[in-house]
Amino acid sequence: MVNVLIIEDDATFAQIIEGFLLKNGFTVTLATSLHQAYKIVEQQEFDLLLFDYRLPDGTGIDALNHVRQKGQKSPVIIMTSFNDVRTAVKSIQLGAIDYITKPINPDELLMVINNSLHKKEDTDLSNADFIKGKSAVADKLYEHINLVASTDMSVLIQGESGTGKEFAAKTLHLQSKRAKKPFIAIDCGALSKELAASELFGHIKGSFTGAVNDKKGQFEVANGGTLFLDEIGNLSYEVQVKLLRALQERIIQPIGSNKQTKVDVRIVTATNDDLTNSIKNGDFREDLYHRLNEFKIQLPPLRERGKDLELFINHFVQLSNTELGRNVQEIDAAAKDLLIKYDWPGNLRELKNVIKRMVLLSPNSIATIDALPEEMMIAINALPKSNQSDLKAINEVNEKALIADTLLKVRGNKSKAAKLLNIDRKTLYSKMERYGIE
Ligand SMILES: Nc1ncnc2c1ncn2[C@@H]1O[C@H](COP(=O)(O)OP(=O)(O)OP(=O)(O)O)[C@@H](O)[C@H]1O
Repeated sequence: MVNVLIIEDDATFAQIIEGFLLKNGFTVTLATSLHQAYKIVEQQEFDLLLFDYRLPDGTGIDALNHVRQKGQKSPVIIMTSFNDVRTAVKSIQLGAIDYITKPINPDELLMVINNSLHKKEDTDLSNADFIKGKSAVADKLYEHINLVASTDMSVLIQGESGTGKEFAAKTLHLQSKRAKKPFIAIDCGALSKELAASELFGHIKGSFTGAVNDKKGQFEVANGGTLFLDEIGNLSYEVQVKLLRALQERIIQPIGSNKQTKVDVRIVTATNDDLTNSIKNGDFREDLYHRLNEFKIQLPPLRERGKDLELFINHFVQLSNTELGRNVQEIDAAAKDLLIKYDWPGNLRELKNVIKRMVLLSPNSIATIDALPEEMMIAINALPKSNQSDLKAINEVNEKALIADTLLKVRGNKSKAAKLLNIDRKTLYSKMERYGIE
């Protein structure tokens, strides 16, 4: 039976979720504060952790850090209000598996929980669930992946959370001469300092408390193939030193062992952060950075992928139809407009979640705006205010909204829209492509 820990300070809401999960065959433990939860996790392991973001004595992210430091690797889901969605996105960088926005729809919660519990298997599947996109940025991206795949260069993939860095890494592996050997992905954000070295390089029995058996490190497991290290910026300084040595000498030494093992592994890393800042602050070694960054691939945020947004929407609708046994064939104009205007801070991951929720809530063949989180509309209206000091961002948001509204007004007649907007048609086309407006 799946054992879930919920930290939620709203007692009524906590009991509602508890009741719902019990009814669906889960075992549930409730805590109303971090303090209480920390005592519980000292004594018990859970298969799944469901944390509210705002708690009386801290945040769900504090709880996430705490359990990771304790070496618990179980999936963590953060529950948050839509206003905190950017923070929730951050929690994914820190090792949460997913987030869900309040008000919580019980079926959606069940879906997110089941996905989280089965995520490992999902990511091991082939790339059939993925599409590349057709925008100019997508073309450039895959051209770069193609070029570098056949080499043995270390590749650093940079991009906001949820832009598809792991998918890009896997594509690179599948196009390389290592394709038939393992592709091992490690989320460095989910590893405590202590566990990271043992996870990467292995350990021998008794080398530290908790090392009850010998353990092979992922470097050895990935031998001949590709090791993908996600959220590389989270590795501690000591592990960075060990990693640099492994890369330079192609030799690893498990913790507590004198034996050195030769390994042949291609390293692909990913980060959301600008590592040059971490280097300046002394948190990331510059020599390691250069060693990892023999070739950089930049993944564009979804809001800059132009027409790809619609391709991804259709793709995720079809995937969700299959997964949830639904038959959504159309998205009505208002819902589509909202999907296109929203700025997707959580990128493809957020889009995939929102579409899945939309499909879940749409029993008919047409999905309407009611199936989208109400807060998306609020977020759109609040966008310029939330970026009040970023003039460029404010201008872009206003420009996108104005173009979309004008096109709506003139029923898509681009000559008329260009005239009203006082720009030429070519400029209008390039702006539409940039903002993903059809
Ligand atoms: N090209 C794609 N086609 C379809 N789905 C995609 C594509 N790229 C990413 N996704 C989906 O988007 C989600 C996020 O992708 P992924 O985990 O690769 O992003 P990421 O940039 O590595 O995220 P993070 O920064 O949080 O590690 C996943 O659910 C994945 O299935």
